[in-house]
Amino acid sequence: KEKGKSEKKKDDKKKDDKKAAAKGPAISLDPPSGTRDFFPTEMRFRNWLFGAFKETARRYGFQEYDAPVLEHEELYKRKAGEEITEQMYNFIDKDGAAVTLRPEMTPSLARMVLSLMRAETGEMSALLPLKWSSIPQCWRFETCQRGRKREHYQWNMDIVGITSIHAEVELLSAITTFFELVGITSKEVGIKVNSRKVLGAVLKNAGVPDERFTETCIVIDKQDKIGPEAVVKELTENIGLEKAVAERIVNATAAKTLDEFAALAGVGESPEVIELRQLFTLAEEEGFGDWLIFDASVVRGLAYYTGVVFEGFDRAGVLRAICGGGRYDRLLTLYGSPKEVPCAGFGFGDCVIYELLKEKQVLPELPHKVDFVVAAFNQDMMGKALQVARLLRKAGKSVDVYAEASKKVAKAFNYADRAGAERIAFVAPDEWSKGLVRIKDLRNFKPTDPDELKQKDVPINDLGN
Ligand SMILES: Nc1ccc(Br)nc1
Repeated sequence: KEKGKSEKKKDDKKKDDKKAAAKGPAISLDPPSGTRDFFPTEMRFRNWLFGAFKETARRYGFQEYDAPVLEHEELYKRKAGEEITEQMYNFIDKDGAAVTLRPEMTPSLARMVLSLMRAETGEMSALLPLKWSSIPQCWRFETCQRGRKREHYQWNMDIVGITSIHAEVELLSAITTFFELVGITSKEVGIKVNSRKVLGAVLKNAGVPDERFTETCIVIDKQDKIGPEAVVKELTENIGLEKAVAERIVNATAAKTLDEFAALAGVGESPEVIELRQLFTLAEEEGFGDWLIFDASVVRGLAYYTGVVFEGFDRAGVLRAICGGGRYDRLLTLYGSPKEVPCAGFGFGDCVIYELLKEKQVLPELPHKVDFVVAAFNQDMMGKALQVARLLRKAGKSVDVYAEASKKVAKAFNYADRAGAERIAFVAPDEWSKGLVRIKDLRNFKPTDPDELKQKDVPINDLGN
C-alpha cells in the first residue's frame, strides 16, 4: 500500500512537471515591449560600434559626459507639436514628481551646462568652448500597434560656445570620420545640409510672424512623410499662413541648389546664405566636401534648432535618416540663461547604422576570443592549473579555465575551440615536475606543420611573457 502511494506521488509529480513544461515558463522570457536584450553576440557589435563613436570623439578633442536616464518632464515641455515630446515615456513617480525616461540627450546637456554657468556666477567663458560626447539610451512610448522600438542608444556630440559655422563644420567632419572608421564612404552616404535661418528669412519676407517659425519648421519636416500638399494644408489651416505663402515655402524647399533656393525665397545674398556658402567652402577645403549636399527640404523635427541643420542619408534611399543635428542657439535661454549661449550638435542612433553596415556588407566579424584555455591533467593538478591561470591573467592575458580535469585531451581541445582560444595550456604532473607547462598553439599553424611548431613546453616562471 505504502509503495503504491509513493509511486502514485511520483507519477503525479511527473504529470505536473509535464503540464508545466507544456504550459511554458512561469514568467515571460522576453524583455518589455519595444526593448532589446543584448546577448554576448549583440553586445560585441554594440561595443565595437560605441568604440568607433568614442574613438571619433577622442580624435576631435571631445570630453565624455553622462546624465540620468530619468529627467524631470519639464525639461522637454516645448509645446511645438514635436513627435519626440508627444511620445515621452513619462510617469508620476512615488513622490508625485512628473518625470520621464529621456527622449533625447540635448536638454540634459543644456541643463548641465547651465548648472556650470550658475556655478560660475553667470560667466562661463573659462569653460567655453566645450565639446562634449555621450552615448545615452533614449526612450519613447510607442503604441504596441506600431511595433517600433521604444529605446535606442544615440551617440551625441555637442559644441557649446562657438558662434561661427566652424562648430557645424567640425561636427560634420566628425560624422564623416566616423563613417570612414567603420568602412562607409561618401559613395554610400551623404549628408544633407540646410539652414533654418534661410527658411526664417523666407518666412519673414512673406510676413510670417517669428512666433510661427518653429511650428512651421516642424510641419515642413513632415513633408517626406505627408507630402507637399498636406504640408500646405497644415501651414494654412493649423498655422494660418496665406496659401500663396505656404506654397512659396514648399516650392522653395524643392530648390536643388542654394542659389536657386535663395532666389526662389527672395533672400539673395543674405548673411544666412553667405554663412551656408562658407560652410560648404570650408568642408571642401578640409577635404570632405564630397559628403555634403545642399537640401532646402531638410529642417529636422526638433523645435529648438535655429540655424544650420543636417542629416546623414544613404544614397541608395533604402534607409531612414542615419543621423541628424544642427545649431540651437536659444535652448539655454529657454532654460533661464541670462544670455544667449551658442550651441550645435548631432545625434546618431545605434539602429539605422547597423542596417546600413549590413546592407553594405561591412558588418565586422566579432567572434568571442580568449588568449588561453588552461586545462588540468587531473583533479590533483587543478590547483596548479589555477596557479598558471593567475600568472597568465596577471600578465594581462584572457584565460578561460576548463573546469573538468580529464585525461581525455580531446574534451579539453573541444572546449578550447568553443571558447575561441588562441592557445591551450596543459598542466600535467610530468611537465610540472620539471617546472614546465605544455602550451599548444590552436590558431596560427598549418595542419602540415610539424608537432614541435604547434607546441612548446614553457617554464612556469616565463608564463605570460
Ligand atoms: N526619441 C527617441 C527615443 C527612442 C527611440 Br527608439 N527613438 C527616438
